[in-house]
Amino acid sequence: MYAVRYELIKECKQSGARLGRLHTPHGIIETPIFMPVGTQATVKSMTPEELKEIGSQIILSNTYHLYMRPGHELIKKAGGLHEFMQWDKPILTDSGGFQVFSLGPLRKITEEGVEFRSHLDGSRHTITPEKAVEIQTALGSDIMMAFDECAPYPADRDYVKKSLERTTRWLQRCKDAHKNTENQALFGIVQGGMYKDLREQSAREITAIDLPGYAIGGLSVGEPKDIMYDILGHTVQFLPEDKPRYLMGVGSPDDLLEGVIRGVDMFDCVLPTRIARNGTAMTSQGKVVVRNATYAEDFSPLDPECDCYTCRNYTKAYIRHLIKANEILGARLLTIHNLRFLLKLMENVRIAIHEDRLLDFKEEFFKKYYKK
Ligand SMILES: Nc1cc(N)c2c(=O)[nH][nH]c(=O)c2c1
Ligand SMILES: [Zn+2]
Repeated sequence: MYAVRYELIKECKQSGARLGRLHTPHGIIETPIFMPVGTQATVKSMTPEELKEIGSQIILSNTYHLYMRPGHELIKKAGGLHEFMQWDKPILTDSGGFQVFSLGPLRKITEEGVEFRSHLDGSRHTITPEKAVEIQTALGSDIMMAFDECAPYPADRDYVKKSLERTTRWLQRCKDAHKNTENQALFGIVQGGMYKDLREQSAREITAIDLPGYAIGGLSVGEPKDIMYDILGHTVQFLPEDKPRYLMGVGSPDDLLEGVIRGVDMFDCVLPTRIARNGTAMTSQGKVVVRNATYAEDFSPLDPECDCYTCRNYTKAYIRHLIKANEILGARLLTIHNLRFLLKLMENVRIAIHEDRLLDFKEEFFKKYYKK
């Protein structure tokens, strides 16, 4: 009996999309779902109550960052991540591999794991599959991700093949080290770069290890969108239908829709919160760079079609002023809106799947958002 169980509710007649429910120790998640990213045990500037108000069902936190600061032992002493950050719904933690690999020259990969220097104080550390499981067990997330290597893009075929095979060996070590299977689910991660045959090899190897869910890693790493969609569509066909599929690091509106259409159930991305802090909003009329002078005297709501706190109370002119003045409230108001925009998009996607009109919905959305 796994800690997380996927219930397939309906398959869309127009596409490969699915409606599902993910049963977790901290509640049921309606899928397809977007997960706000809370890197350091907080979705930047948002309280748990605000996250719930905009419809967040699950959030993501980063193992590497929490291991570095404040440390997993401290969070364990606090009663685990849910208690520490006062979030009582599901949490997914990534394994830290991706962050460590993005440290570039500061890290060394061996069969054992990855040696690296802390981005905070330069101290030396080694994360192994066993360590990644130990840290995530201490954090107490509902879903923990296996320790993997996300091959860079571009990467030569031989490197990608060796890397995916090591990721498979690391997954087995994660599974062997994972004892708390009743309360925490371990998801495997499929790699294979942009090589279809290696994607098939990785998917077959990873799914041969029986787990409650599987992720597609190694995408959204700088490759052109058409390659990402092509590789994604190819990879999904080798994933089991009765388990959730999680596409890591994806979160622009077009990528979310293209991912759902190809059968993806879960997504996460820092995009909405990151561009919010830089003064850009995702709206029903497309991107609005509210920091632009155009909006200096625009006393209309950010998005007339949005139901969020920001759009119900403030004007573009006020938000622009806050951003230009580098006022914290500016980042907060745009974060509230951007997250609500994506969470509302996924609510509408679930309705469209239920009504077998997802492709029609996508066409309408693209016309308004991308003007195409
Ligand atoms: N785009 C991506 C974002 C991510 N957070 C990850 C990850 O955490 N692990 N592995 C991955 O391949 C990966 C890819
Ligand atoms: Zn809004």
